[in-house]
Amino acid sequence: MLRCEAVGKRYGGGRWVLRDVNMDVAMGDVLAVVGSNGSGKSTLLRILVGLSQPTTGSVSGRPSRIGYVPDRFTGHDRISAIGYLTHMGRIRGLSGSAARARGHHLLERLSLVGGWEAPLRTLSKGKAQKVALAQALLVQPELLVLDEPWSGLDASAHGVLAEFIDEVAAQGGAVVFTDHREAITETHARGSYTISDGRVTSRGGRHAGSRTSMVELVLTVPPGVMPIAVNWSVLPGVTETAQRGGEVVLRVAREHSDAVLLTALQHRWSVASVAGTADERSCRADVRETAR
Ligand SMILES: Nc1ncnc2c1ncn2[C@@H]1O[C@H](COP(=O)(O)OP(=O)(O)OP(=O)(O)O)[C@@H](O)[C@H]1O
Repeated sequence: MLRCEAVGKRYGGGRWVLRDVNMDVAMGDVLAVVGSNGSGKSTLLRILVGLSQPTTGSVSGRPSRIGYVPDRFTGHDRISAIGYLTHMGRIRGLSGSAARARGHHLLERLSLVGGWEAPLRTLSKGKAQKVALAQALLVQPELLVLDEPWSGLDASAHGVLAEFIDEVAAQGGAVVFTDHREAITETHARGSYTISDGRVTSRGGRHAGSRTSMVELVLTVPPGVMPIAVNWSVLPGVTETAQRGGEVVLRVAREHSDAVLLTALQHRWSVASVAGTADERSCRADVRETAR
């Protein structure tokens, strides 16, 4: 786990941009950092990836494979997009042909129309942003850090970016991104932090609207069986418990729902229903998995 402890940052003798930042980024997390212009979002991301040193405090547990998309991507003068990706892939340990193939694949997914062979400096902001994103994904990152990644991307690439984020998290990597729009945060992140006056504050766990947020589990007593009592409220991820007739209704963070279901089945409860806020099909699949 990547951990910032009491991180403070000031440039030269200037004001403190960050103060006493404590932040954990666990594998599989998708976290947003939200703040107004100049609040220190980019500074925090640069510290997370190791490009900038904190003035005070420490960062530990940084993984070795990091993909980083800066807020401004300045391409080298003459090199083409595909040439740049091939070069970057080789630096990251791929063979030339593998790097080129991976670069091709990523640019195709991002629908970079034209410009593959054009000098990077001639690309529009949105096209350059796609190349920046592709370079961050040349090798599957353990930590993907994206500074305002949606800015400049066309609508078709928005969905692809969301897919990339999901893919990194699904493979156990962590994703941290910044944006100043709440809607983006709520759609794409599973947890978020705000920056204001140099302070970074957790806004709690998953958002109600996020694709993988909370799950409602309804447990019943099977006919002819006496279930074993469980103190549901102390189980990890359980945020609400209620009694409804003979049923127990639990609200559980998505990442803990499998464990809670397993506990229920082991204590002879029957699962009446599982409803995810959005990703309902996979929740139902989990019930089948667990019940086997
Ligand atoms: N290399 C630097 N040298 C001096 N000051 C800097 C440097 N980088 C950032 N700053 C200052 O630190 C503060 C925070 O900047 P930062 O870029 O981290 O904010 P931000 O939240 O990402 O802003 P934006 O949303 O506009 O991109 C600003 O006042 C900025 O001027």
